[in-house]
Amino acid sequence: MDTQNRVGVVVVSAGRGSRMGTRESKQYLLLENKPIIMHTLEVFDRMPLVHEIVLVTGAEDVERCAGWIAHYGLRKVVNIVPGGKERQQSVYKGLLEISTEWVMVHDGVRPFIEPERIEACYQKALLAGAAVLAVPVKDTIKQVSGSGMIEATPDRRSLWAIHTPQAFRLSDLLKAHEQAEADGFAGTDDSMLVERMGIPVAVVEGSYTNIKITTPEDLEYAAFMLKRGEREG
Ligand SMILES: Nc1ccn([C@@H]2O[C@H](COP(=O)(O)OP(=O)(O)OP(=O)(O)O)[C@@H](O)[C@H]2O)c(=O)n1
Ligand SMILES: C[C@](O)(CO)[C@H](O)COP(=O)(O)O
Repeated sequence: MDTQNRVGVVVVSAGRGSRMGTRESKQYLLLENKPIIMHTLEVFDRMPLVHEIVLVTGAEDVERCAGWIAHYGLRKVVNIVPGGKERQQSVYKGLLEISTEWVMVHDGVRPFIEPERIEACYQKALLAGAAVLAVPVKDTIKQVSGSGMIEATPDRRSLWAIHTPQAFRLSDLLKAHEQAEADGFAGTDDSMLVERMGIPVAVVEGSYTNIKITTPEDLEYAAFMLKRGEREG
């Protein structure tokens, strides 16, 4: 596969993990004796599709991440950059270091992403212009007012929970981030920024196991998933 057909990846890992409630930021907690962020990076590092990885961390974590990357023998992390106050700013800082035409953005705390799903998301982006992984929601979703009353029940058949990775043409995503910043718009994912530029984004069905480790019960599930992987592995 030549360099032109390969993709750059921004892995964001500069959050505080406040919902996890641990002293250590959640992305550095150990699973099977290895920091969660290293589990995530390894998946991308091993894929021939991936040309380069930019890791975005807290400024105080750059050095220890560099140490782990060397320790675990990762070869594709070309830069480790300090992130911003919000996820959106962290992604933008990572994007500035990417050299490929296409880029994928992934949460450092989604270590169970499967290579086949990454590949499918990227291939769809090449065809459609942009693509995100997602799963159909399983629960009935209600829109609820500030006073706790149900206002609406959207048709579940059209509702998807959006995951990462998300794949874009680098120039589109940079423009979308710069426009959002200029407009003071804060999105909770990257596709929101691209959608508001009028760029269509395709949805690719992902896997329910691609959880974002967010709260303490997610850690128990993650430990179970790793054990299961070992047994099947
Ligand atoms: N300023 C930020 C905030 C978040 N992230 C990253 O974005 C991903 C998804 O965010 P989330 O799960 O919300 O992480 P936190 O912001 O750390 O969690 P919390 O909201 O509970 O503090 C994580 O990999 C996180 O490290 C980031 O790089 N920079
Ligand atoms: C990007 C994301 O993971 C898609 O589900 C999610 O929106 C991140 O949100 P968070 O509030 O930063 O966890």
